[in-house]
Amino acid sequence: MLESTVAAIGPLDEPAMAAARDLQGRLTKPAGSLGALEPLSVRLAGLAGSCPPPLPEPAAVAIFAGDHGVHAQGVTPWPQEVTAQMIGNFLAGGAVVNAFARQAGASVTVVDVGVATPLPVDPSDAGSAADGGAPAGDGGALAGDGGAPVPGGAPAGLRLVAANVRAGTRDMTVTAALTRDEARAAVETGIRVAGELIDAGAGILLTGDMGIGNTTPAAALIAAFAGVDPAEATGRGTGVDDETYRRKLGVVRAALDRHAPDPADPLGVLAAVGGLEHAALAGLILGAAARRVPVLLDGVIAVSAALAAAAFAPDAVGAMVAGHRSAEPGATAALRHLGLDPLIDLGLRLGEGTGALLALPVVTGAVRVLHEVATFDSAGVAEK
Ligand SMILES: Cc1cc2ncn([C@H]3O[C@H](COP(=O)(O)O)[C@@H](O)[C@H]3O)c2cc1C
Ligand SMILES: O=C(O)c1cccnc1
Repeated sequence: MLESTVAAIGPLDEPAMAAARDLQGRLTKPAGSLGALEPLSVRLAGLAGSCPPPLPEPAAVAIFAGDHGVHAQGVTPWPQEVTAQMIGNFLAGGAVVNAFARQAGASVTVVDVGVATPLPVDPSDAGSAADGGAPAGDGGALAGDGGAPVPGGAPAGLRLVAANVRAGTRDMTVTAALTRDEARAAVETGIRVAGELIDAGAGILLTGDMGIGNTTPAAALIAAFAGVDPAEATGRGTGVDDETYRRKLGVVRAALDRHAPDPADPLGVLAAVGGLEHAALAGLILGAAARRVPVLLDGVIAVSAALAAAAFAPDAVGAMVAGHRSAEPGATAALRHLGLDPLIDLGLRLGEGTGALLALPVVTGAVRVLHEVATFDSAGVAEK
């Protein structure tokens, strides 16, 4: 499935991009006056192979959750159980991502791809990645129908997918975090989730993550793929103190020294120093790119996964939109390597998909202009 997905990813469609550039030049506004929205609209036309491209609606957030053996090295002050507890919070509609998703009208699919502690929800309520479930709100296993919490289930627009590959990664300072087979299973889970969301009608996918400790493997992935020093890729995550930061940087260096991951072998890099949610996010991005649907990237975990996706398939970058610039320094290093400019920069450092959701109206606006704005000709407005 990974190989066929990678093989299906191709370059942007040049005639559609030329048509979008031409249309941008005829709309009733000075050329270039919409700044970054103009090249974005052109790229989305190239991705869809049509001008105008479809409006990126409805939007679906996929939050991949996993735990990390490297948590044992003291790289974060938060207990590992918070990963599972936050899944409960997501499914009750109480997290920041839920508030922003309600505002944006986006569905939220939570995927347990590798949580280590018991989930505070009945797993028998959960949809499986294979059950073909729609984004919740359209009949997902945990969907209600009115936006309010429903007894025994989750609020509308919410779904849990049970796809646990293993109960957290191994400690990457001791051994490889994952076997190649485990990394592949996580990537293919992401591909499958992308396919299900798109089959159910999603016009854009947004990346989300939950995993206490996951900024540490994100830093290692960014150093490995972007070829930067660990000090440039490692940040303070949830807000660690100086002593924890020094230890975290040492952990990232030790893992990279131990495994010497080869950036030309993305599955090997994900297995050595990645996380299950990072691998699944790489799969989600590849799955979206193969279906020529845009994928709106969130913060540092998302862009570390995007580097893996680009290493599998360089043309996958054409489907990526960088939602925001995370405060984590590694995010900036990764975006530079990908050649992507983030749409917004608000100093966010949360993850979950929050930055991507805030950027969504910018993406929709960029496309809506091509659908709705009059040309100088049609509106009878004189040109300069
Ligand atoms: C309550 C809470 C909610 C979160 N939502 C996202 N994260 C974010 O912080 C974690 C990564 O930071 P570090 O590597 O420093 O542990 C991830 O779970 C990420 O999704 C959260 C973290 C916490 C504590
Ligand atoms: O950029 C992010 O997504 C991020 C930053 C800090 C902690 N968790 C996530």
